[in-house]
Amino acid sequence: MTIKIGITGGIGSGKSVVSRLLEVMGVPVYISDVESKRLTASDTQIRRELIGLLGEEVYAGGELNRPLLASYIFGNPEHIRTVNGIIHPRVRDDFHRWVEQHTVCPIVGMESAILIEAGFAGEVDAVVMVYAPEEVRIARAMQRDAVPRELVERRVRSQMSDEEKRGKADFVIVNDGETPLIPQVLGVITSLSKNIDYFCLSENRLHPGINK
Ligand SMILES: CC(C)(COP(=O)(O)OP(=O)(O)OC[C@H]1O[C@@H](n2cnc3c(N)ncnc32)[C@H](O)[C@@H]1O)[C@@H](O)C(=O)NCCC(=O)NCCS
Ligand SMILES: Nc1ncnc2c1ncn2[C@@H]1O[C@H](COP(=O)(O)OP(=O)(O)OP(=O)(O)O)[C@@H](O)[C@H]1O
Repeated sequence: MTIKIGITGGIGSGKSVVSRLLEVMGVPVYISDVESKRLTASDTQIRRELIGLLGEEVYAGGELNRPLLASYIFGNPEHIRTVNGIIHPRVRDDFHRWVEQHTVCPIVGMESAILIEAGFAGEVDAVVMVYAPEEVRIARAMQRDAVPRELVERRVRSQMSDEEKRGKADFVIVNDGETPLIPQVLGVITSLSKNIDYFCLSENRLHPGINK
């Protein structure tokens, strides 16, 4: 049986860094942000429903009009729920398909900033929260995306607070820039994989010679 872990935490907490470490340690991770963007660009049902909601402009030039969608959802909880209701069921289905393709892996992950808000916590066996103080998260996101504080704060406010998320997590990884990360990530894997060999065999190791 494959153990599914959810990796969550607010904007700028360091989920991508933790997911990268998990992957290096042999745990493949489904990155919801990346996959939801792929689906939003390619899935005809999402396209149809977003156009129904926001007009043709939301796919101006064939591409998702990200600023338009962002200004529609961030700052309005009702709008965010509507858009999530269009995109997230497709992400859930896609994640299930992805898990089916990774049944050889004892542990897989799903990374999402809004794992709990989106109801994805029910899709996983354990929730790992990446925690950093809000001020640190805001500073990181401003620097990473070269955006003003106000924009980051609006997104922070559109997500469940990390204090609330903490209470719903099975594991908390502190990524405050001081506490070492690698031992904490290893600790989670060790705790989950007490009786299993957690490494996901790569294609080459599964089918030696296939690429030769
Ligand atoms: C709204 C969009 C167009 C904004 O794009 P933009 O390039 O400006 O920002 P980016 O995608 O880098 O998002 C920055 C951060 O905003 C937060 N965020 C994104 N979508 C959401 C959401 N629906 N609810 C709360 N926070 C969100 C995340 O922390 C994310 O990392 C884009 O995020 C999107 O298509 N979101 C809908 C898909 C989704 O729900 N993704 C979240 C993971 S399932
Ligand atoms: N421990 C750390 N020390 C220094 N910089 C860090 C640390 N952790 C993360 N960062 C940096 O902070 C930024 C945010 O981290 P990351 O992209 O992993 O966050 P995230 O939780 O995935 O954010 P988002 O929800 O916005 O996608 C990145 O530029 C990353 O390199």
